[in-house]
Amino acid sequence: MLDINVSKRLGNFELQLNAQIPSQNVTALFGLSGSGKSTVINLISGLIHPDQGYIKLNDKILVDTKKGICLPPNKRNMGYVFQDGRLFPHYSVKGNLRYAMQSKSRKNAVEFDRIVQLLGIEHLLNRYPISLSGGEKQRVAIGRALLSQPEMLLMDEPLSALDLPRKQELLSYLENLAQQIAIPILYVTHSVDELTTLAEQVILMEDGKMIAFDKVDNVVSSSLFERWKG
Ligand SMILES: Nc1ncnc2c1ncn2[C@@H]1O[C@H](COP(=O)(O)OP(=O)(O)OP(=O)(O)O)[C@@H](O)[C@H]1O
Repeated sequence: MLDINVSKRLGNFELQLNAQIPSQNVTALFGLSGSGKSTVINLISGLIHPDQGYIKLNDKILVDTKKGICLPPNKRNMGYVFQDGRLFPHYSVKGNLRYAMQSKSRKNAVEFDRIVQLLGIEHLLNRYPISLSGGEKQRVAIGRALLSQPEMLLMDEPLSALDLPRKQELLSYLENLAQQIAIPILYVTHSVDELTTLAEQVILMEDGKMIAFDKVDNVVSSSLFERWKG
């Protein structure tokens, strides 16, 4: 579980968030542009620091302003997937995946094979990123994030650069993935379709505040969601 209780001022914008993100299922971060979703991701990953508060991942304190603790991003053990795959162009798919594996787990062929199979990328291992479709690149990027053995997965609009058929294809991989791994997954999206297909619960943001944190069905059927209904 990720336990976050922070405040952060950026110019005129003030973010306040108090939430517990479970280790099962996908938690979506949803809200209008400028509501603070990227700020939340940046606070959790350690790219920015809260003015006040704490973030704990399971038993580990990532940040605690009162205790003067603030782990750098590389000590937080987070896996990221961004809009664009951001693969290393000069490495093959296999090279990209192996790069992510810590030296102690390099010999862990079972884990490598399991994730490659889960994401359906066996046939791509010897190819280079330039020859992959957008959906294939994203599957490799997800595989790379998972092979770093993260304690949490941050996914920032991972499907937004894809066309509809590729989105649908990757959504089914992600659904499968969410059932197979037991770490908190925080998933930023603007898509109601992705929200209802993938996420179990949703944090609804507005002007830097969490205005709802509940099961997706409850939030989608509430009056707070009116503006997203056609
Ligand atoms: N360094 C900064 N200085 C001043 N304001 C900032 C800074 N960083 C972010 N903001 C403001 O904070 C607000 C929230 O931004 P944020 O990127 O978190 O929103 P978002 O919900 O992720 O938006 P989008 O969906 O468009 O990506 C915005 O109004 C933004 O302009």
